[in-house]
Amino acid sequence: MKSYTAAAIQMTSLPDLQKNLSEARDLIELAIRQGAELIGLPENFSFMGEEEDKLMQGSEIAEETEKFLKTTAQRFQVTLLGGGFPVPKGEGKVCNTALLVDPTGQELARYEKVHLFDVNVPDGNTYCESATVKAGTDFPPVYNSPELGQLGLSVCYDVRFPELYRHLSKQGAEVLFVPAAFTAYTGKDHWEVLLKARAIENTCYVIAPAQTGCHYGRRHTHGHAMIIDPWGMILADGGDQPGVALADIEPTRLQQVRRQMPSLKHRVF
Ligand SMILES: O=C(O)CNC(=O)[C@H](CS)NC(=O)CCC(=O)C(=O)O
Repeated sequence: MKSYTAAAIQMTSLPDLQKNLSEARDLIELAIRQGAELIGLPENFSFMGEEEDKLMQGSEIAEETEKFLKTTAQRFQVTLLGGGFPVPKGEGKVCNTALLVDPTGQELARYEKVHLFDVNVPDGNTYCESATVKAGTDFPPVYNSPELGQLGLSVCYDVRFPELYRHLSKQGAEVLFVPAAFTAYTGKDHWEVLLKARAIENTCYVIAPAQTGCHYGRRHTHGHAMIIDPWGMILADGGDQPGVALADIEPTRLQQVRRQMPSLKHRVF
């Protein structure tokens, strides 16, 4: 693993596939110009809209999004994570899928979100992700990149389930991806704390691309795409506007923190 710059992209995705993909391309280009070699896009980056529309356009979204990730990674010679898009799975449902591709456009790793957000948020919004999404059944993968380190995947609501990240760190993860579309209401109190906890308890970098602002109707997301170091320090915070949070990922810092705080070695369970 070498030192390199990573980027967590922040977007306000809309119920408009082509518009979102073009916005994502612009933000990727912005990150590339600042030297990013590993770039993460948030959950729902290619489509954020009503559940029925997501289902109806499911196969188009899946096809176009996958093609976009592969051609864009190739065009900019970058490793790219698409942080959650619908892939039809039959029976009228999709899997909320994250996809990691390399600079040649090859698929490196794929993960289907296992924890579905079925929650009545106290602000009056009701979420029932399981109405349209089929839960994945497998732990997320850790992709071992000789250059970028061991990259573990997850999606959004997963961040509340520490056992998933413990699994990733047991598999050797050094960098944890948490692409998200956190609600504005839960995000203000929980987002930063949860991300810091996952970084600290696993002594891993956390790269958390995010959705921000108002997408449609009453859907408001929290923003604050961020990159956190293995000591739990915030290296970059994307605020509440679309943009890019950039930070350096340094193997020497990772090793230093793991020497200073060898908690992974002291695991009992
Ligand atoms: O809101 C939307 O339209 C898009 N959001 C999503 O697709 C997903 C599933 S509904 N959101 C989350 O998992 C939020 C988790 C969260 O906010 C928490 O854990 O507090």
